[in-house]
Amino acid sequence: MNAALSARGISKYFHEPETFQVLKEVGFDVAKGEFVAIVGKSGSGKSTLLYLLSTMDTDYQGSITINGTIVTGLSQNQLSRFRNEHIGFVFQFHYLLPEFSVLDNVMLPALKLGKKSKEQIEAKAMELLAMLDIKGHESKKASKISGGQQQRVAIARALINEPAIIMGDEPTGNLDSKNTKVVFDIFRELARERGQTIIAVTHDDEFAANCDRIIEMVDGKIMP
Ligand SMILES: Nc1ncnc2c1ncn2[C@@H]1O[C@H](COP(=O)(O)OP(=O)(O)OP(=O)(O)O)[C@@H](O)[C@H]1O
Repeated sequence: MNAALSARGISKYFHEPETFQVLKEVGFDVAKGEFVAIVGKSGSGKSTLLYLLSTMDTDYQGSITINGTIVTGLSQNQLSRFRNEHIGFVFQFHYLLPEFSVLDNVMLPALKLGKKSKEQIEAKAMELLAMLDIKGHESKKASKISGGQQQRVAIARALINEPAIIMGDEPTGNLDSKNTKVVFDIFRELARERGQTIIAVTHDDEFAANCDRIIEMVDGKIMP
């Protein structure tokens, strides 16, 4: 398999209030262009796993390879750059900068990466805003558009550096069913048409059922 992400023997412990193994030898591959849902009961370890996969938490045993790079063991500086270049994040709450314009919010990660000119970045941002049906709102403050629009802006921001992998932690958790479908369809198309890999933790059974594959977690393990 042409794996976009491989996790091998991932274990993690929390030590407060007492030592507790939250992830137990978790291992799986996700193929390039696959759209995967991670599901499981509250407390089964989904968010903890996603946090490791996204390289935000480095305190674990095992190894994670993303896009051919073994990210386990990289320094914080290396990880920060790797994330900005290869991983797009979409959370339940969008974390846009409310006082900044929609356009500035989308452009920011690309300006930070510094690989393209401001003009090129702006053109790319406008293309994404058009694709996500938010064109015409680009000059508004992020706080002045609807919740569904804000989530689409957050997706545009996640896509600006053309990440190979998009990770979502309850990406539709704050949306009504109409906007949930809009966001699902965007992910579906990104995976199918652009070969981007999507990994989303979700409590939404319908969302999960329509993904290419469901990874179910039970008590820190993946169901075979
Ligand atoms: N920082 C922490 N310190 C100690 N225990 C933690 C910490 N973070 C999470 N846990 C515990 O680890 C377990 C897994 O938590 P996690 O948030 O990964 O579950 P989840 O499956 O994402 O749950 P939910 O669906 O409710 O978001 C839970 O029992 C939780 O209480």
